[in-house]
Amino acid sequence: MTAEIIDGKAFAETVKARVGRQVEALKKNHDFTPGLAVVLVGEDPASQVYVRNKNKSTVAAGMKSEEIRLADTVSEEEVLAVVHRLNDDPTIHGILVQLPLPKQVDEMAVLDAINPEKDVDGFHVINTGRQAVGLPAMVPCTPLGCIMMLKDRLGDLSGLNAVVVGRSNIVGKPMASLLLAENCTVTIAHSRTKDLPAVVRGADIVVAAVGRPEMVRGDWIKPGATVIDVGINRIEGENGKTRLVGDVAFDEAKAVAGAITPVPGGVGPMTIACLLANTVTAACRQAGLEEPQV
Ligand SMILES: Nc1nc(=O)c2c([nH]1)NC[C@@H]1CN(c3ccc(C(=O)N[C@@H](CCC(=O)O)C(=O)O)cc3)C=[N+]21
Repeated sequence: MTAEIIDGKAFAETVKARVGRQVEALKKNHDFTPGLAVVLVGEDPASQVYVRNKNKSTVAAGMKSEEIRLADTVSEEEVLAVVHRLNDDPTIHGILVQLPLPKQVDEMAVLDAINPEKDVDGFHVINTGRQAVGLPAMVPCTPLGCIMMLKDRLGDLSGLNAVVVGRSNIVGKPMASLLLAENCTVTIAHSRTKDLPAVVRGADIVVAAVGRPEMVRGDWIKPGATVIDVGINRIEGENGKTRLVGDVAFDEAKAVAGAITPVPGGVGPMTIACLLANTVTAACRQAGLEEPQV
């Protein structure tokens, strides 16, 4: 058996096109333009690529995009001042502070300062808590994109065994919470898990989000399972060039799984598409407008 490759890039294009139509309708019917601000601290080349992609996609969807770049020597007070300024700016409906932040800046303090209504990353504790108890919330983009791909492939997720490998605040924990809300039986596995291969073998859905290149092996996968690979790792290839791999040994897993997301072209593009969708959602909530159904 060979798995279906889930085309996250193509799926993301359809989501972005829908967001574009929604923005068009908001402009035409309400003279209203959603705005997203992305704050990037430091010069990390990978982060710069992501931020550039986010800005490009935001503009392509017809929204206002503001990019704020700060030196990696910036103080926490300066970052907080930028967040406060964006909180008070009525043309900005979404704020994303790219993580990680340099060590002199307390990430929790910065995330806590973002107005929860503008928190398009869904990282604020208010949104984490609201999502957990089933209230309307801003939902983290990567887990949201993963759920969209899973539902597209599997339909109703009720009763399926889902194993999330990784327990980060930005992916693992919110992913598990969203799967639970879809009525999955959820296991969160991590570095202290005993017999991780055996735990993963019980999964109908595997979400790998550990940040370790190709850690999840093919013989850990239950035949026919759906595998979502959140990892993006740059490793040295045989030819000396760097190449991008996920947290799953793709070729091995592909031979066993029912469906699998590739890296690149899987979860990454869906993350950006969900960021745009979240920005429209946040903007409509702030303006008291219904989200256009187009
Ligand atoms: N506050 C915050 N929110 C984030 O959502 C956030 C963040 N900080 N910090 C960094 C990570 C990383 N991230 C990615 C988004 C898209 C791709 C993406 O589009 N990847 C493409 C291409 C990757 C490439 O070529 O380098 C793909 O997988 O096909 C990757 C990574 C969002 N992050």
